[in-house]
Amino acid sequence: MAKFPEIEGGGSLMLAWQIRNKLVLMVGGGEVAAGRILNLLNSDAKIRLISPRDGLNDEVAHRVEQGLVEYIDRTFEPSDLDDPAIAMVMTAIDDPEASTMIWKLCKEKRIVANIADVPPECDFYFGSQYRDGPLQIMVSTSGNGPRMANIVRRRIAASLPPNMGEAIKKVGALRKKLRVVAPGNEEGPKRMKWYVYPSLC
Ligand SMILES: C[C@@]1(CC(=O)O)c2cc3[nH]c(cc4nc(cc5[nH]c(cc(n2)[C@H]1CCC(=O)O)[C@@](C)(CC(=O)O)[C@@H]5CCC(=O)O)C(CC(=O)O)=C4CCC(=O)O)c(CCC(=O)O)c3CC(=O)O
Ligand SMILES: NC(=O)C1=CN([C@@H]2O[C@H](COP(=O)(O)OP(=O)(O)OC[C@H]3O[C@@H](n4cnc5c(N)ncnc54)[C@H](O)[C@@H]3O)[C@@H](O)[C@H]2O)C=CC1
Repeated sequence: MAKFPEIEGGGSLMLAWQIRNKLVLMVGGGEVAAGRILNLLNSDAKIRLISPRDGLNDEVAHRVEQGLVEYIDRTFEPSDLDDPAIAMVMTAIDDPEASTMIWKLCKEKRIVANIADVPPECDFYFGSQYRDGPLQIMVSTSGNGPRMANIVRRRIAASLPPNMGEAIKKVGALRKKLRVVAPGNEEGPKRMKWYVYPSLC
């Protein structure tokens, strides 16, 4: 066995992005946008949606009605990117020319962006996701086969024991309590020893 892990380039960097309370500009309000908006709301992001009202999907319209999304009823304008609070841009529009223009503007302004359907114009990809409370699993094929990602994700989800999310919530509560008892950064090793995980495997 090699002493250190073998390098296998060509992958994606898998992260759990903390987008909470940060502003995300969503351009387009169709079916794909509905999925993006759901992911963003589940991550407690602030959303500004730009899309003409007549193209809004029912789910997106419902989010707007509920006041969960700041809504601007028109097509995209370059000045929409001028707000320095914008942390991320996502487009899901049926207009490839506008998509490419938005991508180029985002790169000029160094804003991370995902242009749905155009992998070379994405700083990050979505994946097939499973959620159970604090437990999130995302399967990526790095753009090779989104439908395969869906199949793998469903298989993984089916193999999990029930109540995993609940169990993880309890571990989280326990770890919080231990941080109160031994709050210092230097007390990390002590805290680590205290954790007794139930045998799950
Ligand atoms: C690169 C990426 C960009 C991004 O992040 O936007 C991208 C790109 C493209 N998708 C295309 C097509 C389809 N995408 C889906 C579905 C999903 N696509 C998702 C992610 C991603 N798709 C990112 C890579 C993810 C990875 O690592 O694999 C999922 C996982 C998550 C999500 O979108 O939320 C979600 C499944 C969620 C779930 O079910 O769990 C279906 C199936 C369906 O609709 O049921 C089809 C039709 C069938 C087919 O073509 O396979 C096309 C071709 C368009 C064309 O040919 O015109 C491109 C462009 C290209 O590949 O060039
Ligand atoms: N996961 C992925 O990567 C997938 C990507 N797609 C692609 O995503 C794109 C969007 O798909 P859908 O949501 O199904 O389309 P859709 O037709 O349902 O929605 C498009 C939306 O964009 C809005 N729009 C169009 N031009 C605009 C502009 N200049 N400014 C603001 N809003 C604008 C429309 O009013 C509408 O709300 C398509 O290019 C599609 O091929 C589709 C399936 C999966």
